[in-house]
Amino acid sequence: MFTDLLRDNVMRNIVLVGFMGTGKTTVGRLIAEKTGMPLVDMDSMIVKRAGKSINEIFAEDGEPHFRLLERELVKELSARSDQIISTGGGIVLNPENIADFEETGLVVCLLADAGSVLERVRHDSARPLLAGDKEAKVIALLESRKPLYEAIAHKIDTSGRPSPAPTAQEIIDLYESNSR
Ligand SMILES: Nc1ncnc2c1ncn2[C@@H]1O[C@H](COP(=O)(O)OP(=O)(O)O)[C@@H](O)[C@H]1O
Ligand SMILES: O=C(O)C1=C[C@@H](OP(=O)(O)O)[C@@H](O)[C@H](O)C1
Ligand SMILES: [Mg+2]
Repeated sequence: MFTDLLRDNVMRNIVLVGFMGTGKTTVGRLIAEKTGMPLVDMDSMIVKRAGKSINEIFAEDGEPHFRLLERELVKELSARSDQIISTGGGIVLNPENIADFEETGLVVCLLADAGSVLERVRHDSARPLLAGDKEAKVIALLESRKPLYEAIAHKIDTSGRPSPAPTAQEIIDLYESNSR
């Protein structure tokens, strides 16, 4: 009985993790459109609740405060099911976040090499950790976080993929095969 419950609940959310620019927000939106499941983009939710942008939260309250807001939201979201959750790239910094998400969802890590990430975030100034020398920051941060992303069981390398659609379909297929 208990194991039935566990099996029924274990893959109920789809959680996208990965470095900035790997496509979590975009792919999450596509999966939500294709499956009809509701989407929670954690950054958008944090911005909505704080009433200010990610840049403003980092500048006015600091990164540690942002990580606390993320941590609280992870606890809230991992208690619910049947949602697509697009996380922010730093969610892996706290292993408790991943452990919580693994309990009620399929966690998929999107990977991309530095060149692909740079191409995708080139014109975007909404990421405070990439302000200034974007190329140097992407290379250094990607290198330092690589082990955290590689540790996730399910990974999809999106490097060089011009469209997010095949990635979204791959994740839906994985979710369906895990729910059976
Ligand atoms: N293969 C791909 N997968 C996902 N996004 C892609 C891909 N190729 C280009 N893009 C573009 O890269 C950007 C990814 O940004 P976003 O979804 O915000 O990433 P993240 O939420 O991981 O930071 C979007 O503008 C998207 O259209
Ligand atoms: O990697 C990170 O530490 C961050 C990633 C961002 O989200 P995206 O990965 O969606 O860009 C956002 O949460 C914030 O700027 C910090
Ligand atoms: Mg995003």
